[in-house]
Amino acid sequence: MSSIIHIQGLSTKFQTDTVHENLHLRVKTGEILGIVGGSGTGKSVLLSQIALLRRPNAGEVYLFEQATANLSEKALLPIRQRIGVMFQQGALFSSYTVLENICVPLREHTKLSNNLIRELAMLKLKLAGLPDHAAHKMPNELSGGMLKRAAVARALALDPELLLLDEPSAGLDPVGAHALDELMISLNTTLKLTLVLVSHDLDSLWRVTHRVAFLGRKQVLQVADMQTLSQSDDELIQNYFSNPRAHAAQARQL
Ligand SMILES: Nc1ncnc2c1ncn2[C@@H]1O[C@H](COP(=O)(O)OP(=O)(O)OP(=O)(O)O)[C@@H](O)[C@H]1O
Repeated sequence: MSSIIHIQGLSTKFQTDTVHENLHLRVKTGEILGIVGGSGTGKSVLLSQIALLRRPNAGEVYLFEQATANLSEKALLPIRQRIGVMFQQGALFSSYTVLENICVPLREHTKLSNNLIRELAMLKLKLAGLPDHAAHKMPNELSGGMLKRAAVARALALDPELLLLDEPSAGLDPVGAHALDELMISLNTTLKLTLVLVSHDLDSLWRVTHRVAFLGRKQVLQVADMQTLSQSDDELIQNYFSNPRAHAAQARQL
């Protein structure tokens, strides 16, 4: 199976603080990969590097089998357009309706007519599981779960092949989180989208992911399915899985 993402020898530094050092990771085309690890291990930073929003200090990030580290901003643009992102801080524009929010990437990156853009945006809204009447609502009129769906709809606007999600279930109740899990699974199975999600939500990781990359000691310590990872020999990974919440999440899946 081909690798949609291949990260080789990546290093990330902030002033004197080294977050990643010689980190390697491959994401297979068509899989759902989770990224987990302790707080501050650089999961969100890694996701923004995959999204080409931040350049590594060293190493290479191959996306769609293309090296990106030394590309100009202009050359990065067409690659960025193949990637949908839903970041925690990636809020919708509060003064636009949901539909207008979904239209934004289409207006920025295509020369389609206004009517066609609105039709496409409606399709994405439905694809993300929102009812038609949500289109004309303002973001502050939506529930947390609907807001997430609207953000997913916007991330899907340009028909990406890869969808990156940072803490998708953060702030949702268990019902909303479960519904978002179902959406991620259906985007993967029906659209063949590759998904990479950073999450602390163990229920979601068990339910949704094919494999999970565990970050620690500035590197990816192990990549495996949740069952294998939960039985890892590595002390850091063992600690992560040995608390009562982790046990409860595992028990709910078995
Ligand atoms: N713009 C920045 N400037 C300086 N340091 C930064 C910046 N962005 C991130 N960092 C640092 O990089 C490290 C990794 O941050 P990151 O947000 O990727 O962690 P994380 O694993 O996603 O954490 P969490 O699980 O708590 O969200 C942290 O120590 C953070 O303080």
